[in-house]
Amino acid sequence: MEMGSLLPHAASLFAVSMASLMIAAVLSIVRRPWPWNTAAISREAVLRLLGVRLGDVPTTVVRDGAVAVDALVRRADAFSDHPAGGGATSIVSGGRAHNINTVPHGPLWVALRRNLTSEAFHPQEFLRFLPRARVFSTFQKAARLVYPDRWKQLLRHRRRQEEMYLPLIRAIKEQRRTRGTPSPPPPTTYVDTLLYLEVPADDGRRRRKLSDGEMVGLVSEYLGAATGTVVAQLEWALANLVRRPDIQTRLCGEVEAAAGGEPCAYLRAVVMECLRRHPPVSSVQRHMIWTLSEEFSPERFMEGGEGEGVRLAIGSKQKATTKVKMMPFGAGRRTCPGMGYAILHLEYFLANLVTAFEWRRVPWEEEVDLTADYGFITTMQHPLRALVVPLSNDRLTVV
Ligand code: HEM
Repeated sequence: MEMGSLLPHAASLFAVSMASLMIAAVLSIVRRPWPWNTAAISREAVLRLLGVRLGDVPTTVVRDGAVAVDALVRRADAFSDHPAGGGATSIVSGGRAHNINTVPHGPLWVALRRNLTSEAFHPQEFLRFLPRARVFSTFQKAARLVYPDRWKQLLRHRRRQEEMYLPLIRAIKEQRRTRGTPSPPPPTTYVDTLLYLEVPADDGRRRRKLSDGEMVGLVSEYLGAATGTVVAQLEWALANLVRRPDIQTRLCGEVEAAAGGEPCAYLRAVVMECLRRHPPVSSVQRHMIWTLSEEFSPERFMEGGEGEGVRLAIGSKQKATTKVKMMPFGAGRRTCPGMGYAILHLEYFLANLVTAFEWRRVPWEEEVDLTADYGFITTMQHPLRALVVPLSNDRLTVV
């Protein structure tokens, strides 16, 4: 597009933005909270009328598996940055604008990511709030005027993270200082690794320690990414087992028979099917290709099924193949570093839960509802309620 044709457009956008800024400013001063908080006239509707969508980031959806893999793996130089986390992230990562998930691909990302993967291996409310904080991604000052309550909520979340994690981080720091650990110490906790980590300084030449505020953000990211996703996925798996006692019986039988430690193909197939059918990170801006069937059928991942041999890890050295059908953990450089850890936990917990209990539908309730709640992590809109029967005796519990 030529500059000439852009200018009038830019000028009118500027005028609209100025107008909306003024309206927002006046409204926030004159009447708080926002006066049009009704279903009919929402602030989103008013802003849409003015042609403004705060936090809106242009999105391209790629549905073709080969194209997605080509972009993420072979053209990784162009596609290794996640969309800027913007307002929310800079608040929760101690004013430095980035956690591992949002930092642009470069030396700081390498240092933080390598530390997580090589050195270490609930805040649910905050995870649920995150999508709403996207309005602060662009025009943050304007967004703060338009959404003052949301902004306050974001600051409250950050303060709460500091209250929860800072005393623990400082206690570990103090312990290391007074007890005199060898340097570098044997890695024990993620906080330990962060205390000793040195990341590139802003000048790109020197190295620096992380600030306390940054550590609070990273610990929070770790807990959120590691527990929220796995717990959500387990709940989806159990919900499907309640609906399909045949799958549950086969799974339990396989795990019991494999008490000697043999690999459990069906257990892996159940986990894979759950990741296909209910990927917990649905909003990831590069991810799910294979959404063919609504039916929960682990058999598709067994020998002879259409999912046999489907891989989850798609490294830079592997070729794009027709077997790349789903990427619940993303792909390319920014692929989830916790994938192995997550699969291990999912299989471990699921194997134990189905051999210790039978999971049944609560007889006086409707069939388990699989409607999803697409927040930052995709959870069940109606949390699972099941009749849990210990397999060793016949006590019943509703959970
Ligand atoms: C079922 C469990 C999990 C799922 C489905 C999942 C999914 C994802 C996805 C889709 C991404 C974005 C990848 C991309 O953009 O290409 C991601 C990133 C990330 N995940 Fe996970 N994850 C899970 C568990 C975990 C665990 C257990 C940890 C920590 C131990 C973790 C830590 C992270 C981190 C730090 C990132 C950001 C990586 C980066 O930007 O370099 N995740 N995850």
